[in-house]
Amino acid sequence: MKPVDIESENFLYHHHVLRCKSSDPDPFLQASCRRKSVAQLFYASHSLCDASGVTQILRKQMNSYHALVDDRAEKSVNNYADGALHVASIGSKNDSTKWKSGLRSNRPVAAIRQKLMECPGQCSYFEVLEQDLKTQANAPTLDKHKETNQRVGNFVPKIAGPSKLQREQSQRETSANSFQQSRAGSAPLFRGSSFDSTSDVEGGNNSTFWQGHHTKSVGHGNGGPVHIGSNEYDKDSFGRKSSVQSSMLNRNLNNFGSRVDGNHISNVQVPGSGPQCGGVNNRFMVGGNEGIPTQTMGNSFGRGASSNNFGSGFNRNVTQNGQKNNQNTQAESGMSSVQARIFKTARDELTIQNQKKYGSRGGGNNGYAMGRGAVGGQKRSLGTRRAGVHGQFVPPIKPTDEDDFGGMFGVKQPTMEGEVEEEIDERLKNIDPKMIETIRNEIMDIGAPVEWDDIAGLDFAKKTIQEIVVWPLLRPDIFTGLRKPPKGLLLFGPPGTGKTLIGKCIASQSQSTFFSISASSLTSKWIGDGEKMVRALFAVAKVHQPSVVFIDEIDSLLTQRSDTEHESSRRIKTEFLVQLDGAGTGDEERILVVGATNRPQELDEAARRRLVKRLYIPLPEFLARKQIVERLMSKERSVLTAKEIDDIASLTDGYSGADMKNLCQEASLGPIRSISFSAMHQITADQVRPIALDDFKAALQRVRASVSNKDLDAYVQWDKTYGMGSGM
Ligand SMILES: Nc1ncnc2c1ncn2[C@@H]1O[C@H](COP(=O)(O)OP(=O)(O)OP(=O)(O)O)[C@@H](O)[C@H]1O
Repeated sequence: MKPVDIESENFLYHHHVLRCKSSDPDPFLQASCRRKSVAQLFYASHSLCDASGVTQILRKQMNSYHALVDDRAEKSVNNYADGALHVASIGSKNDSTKWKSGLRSNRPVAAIRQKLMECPGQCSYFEVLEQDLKTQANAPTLDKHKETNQRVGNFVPKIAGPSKLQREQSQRETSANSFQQSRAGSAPLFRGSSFDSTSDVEGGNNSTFWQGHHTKSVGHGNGGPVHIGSNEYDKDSFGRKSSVQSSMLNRNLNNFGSRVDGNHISNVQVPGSGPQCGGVNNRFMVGGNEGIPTQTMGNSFGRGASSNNFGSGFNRNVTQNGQKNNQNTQAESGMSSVQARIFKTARDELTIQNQKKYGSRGGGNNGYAMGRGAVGGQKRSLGTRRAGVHGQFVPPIKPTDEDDFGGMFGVKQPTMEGEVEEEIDERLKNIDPKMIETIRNEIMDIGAPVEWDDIAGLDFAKKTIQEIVVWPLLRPDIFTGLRKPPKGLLLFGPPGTGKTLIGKCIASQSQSTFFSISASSLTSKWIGDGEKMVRALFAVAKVHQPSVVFIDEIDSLLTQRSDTEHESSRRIKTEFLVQLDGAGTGDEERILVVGATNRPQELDEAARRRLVKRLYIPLPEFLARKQIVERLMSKERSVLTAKEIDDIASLTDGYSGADMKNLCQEASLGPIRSISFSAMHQITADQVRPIALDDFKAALQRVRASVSNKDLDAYVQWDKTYGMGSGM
């Protein structure tokens, strides 16, 4: 079967031929129609004849199609500037549409191709291109340079090597080196004139160079690359009327922006290396606008036909690299101040401000790398440099040699800037400052020192405590190894027998810091704060060692654990045991935990084990009671004789130390009570009679012993079981 028969008999063929002939004379529509016709004809003929027949049919149609597509006359398909500008001017009212194409038919793009063909060896396109552009750059044609400068400002681009690897790398890198090289006046490979629209690097002849590429690019020397992401030569693919193409244009422009490395044009495309072959001059502009958002790029393109806008684009780039260059470039490009006012992103502004503020510190390229798309240069950061918590703070109080916390946070040290900054102890860095403050205010006891003689009786307890606690705290160098002091001491006994007094005395006599806590000071409404408080307590105690941590009513804090207790109290207990066991108090730490309880039998077993020394603090004996009365009466006016004091001591069997104190206070009110109400206003202090035995006898009627014999038996029993005994 003859192909001509197929052609004449094929319905689709006739339909499209007719359609193409009778349709809009618009060359773009014609091209689109013919392309579709060729495609459909191909499918139709392929099913009806052999390959040679198909070729014969298609050749004619393809020649017709190519002739149309390659036509470079004004308004024709191959003059892409019209289409590109139409796309760019969509929605923008400027003069770009009046711009005339710079493409000239008298200088065909095929010149380089011709040179390539003439090249004897394996010349690459890029080598030929480089030679050609160098030749043009060195040409002493003033007018040409003038024209070029007018178009691209004074921008001196450098084209990177042609290898794919290098191009990809240059797309990723910040191009700081290239930029600096360029600024330093290193010899560029190509001058701006190389990218004149009349050069061979025109992007117009895509159909010639890039046949077979999936994506065609449409561009123009002055107009800029209009990268159309389609290989269809239909109306839309030429980007003339579709709003979608407008966005595509912007996208492609942005793509150019991301591909251009600052001043360093590394993405000049060569055939076979990529789909883009646009107007190179506009790439300059895009390069100059590196870091400009997409919409800005689009605007730049809209005005890109004018030479001023080239200057604007480049000038923007220079702005990022220094105000001086910026001014120079503006002056050279003849820009007006209004034109120079270009959009700056917040990031650009920040970069400029940082450059002004900090100079080139922290980046070899003065923040140029901080521009959008920069990679690998100066580290990106948001916000401004922070000088630290104490950066600009000047304390309103004149600093002293030691801080107000008695050295709790260490010594305040002057900084380089002359300010005084607290040197917080390493052990307190993870502790909540508020808790440290609470411990300082409420738990640290800085009361009057207590002497051993202030404690009446309790000789065995005092002797034991001195041996096992005080001396080791005073002389840790002697009490090592087996003589090492215990970390925990339990004082148990009836209330008011002087346990707290003993704790204070230990602290005073061992020259230690005294911390007095109770269960109430450790509990908090916030879950988790209790154990944090325990941790804070031991941390502060470490800082102030030797320390005595006195826990009054330790039974309420370390009661036996049960399934019914609250989670928070269990956690406090656990934390306390951990601290007691040595996690918080290491071997080298001189921290003694002294617990006091009236109910030792309720103490948790683990706590009991950790409080190694358990001392029974019994009720004061006769001598102790006598000492208490003597000591207290020695500060008052009394007429008590030794015999009478013995009598009082005899009469107060079973009284605790606190009871004895209450008795003496009550007896001291006897002389006051003897004063009549009317005489109270006139009487002087000296006229108040001294305390006598009768006052004590009267007080004994009001003040009773607070401890029952039954309770005493329980203490004695517990002491026999767990305690150290009374030494008898
Ligand atoms: N042995 C003592 N020598 C001198 N004074 C004592 C003695 N025992 C108790 N006192 C007096 O009783 C007061 C209360 O004593 P302290 O608070 O030490 O008793 P306590 O055993 O801690 O009581 P509690 O178990 O109820 O806490 C002391 O301020 C002190 O004046």
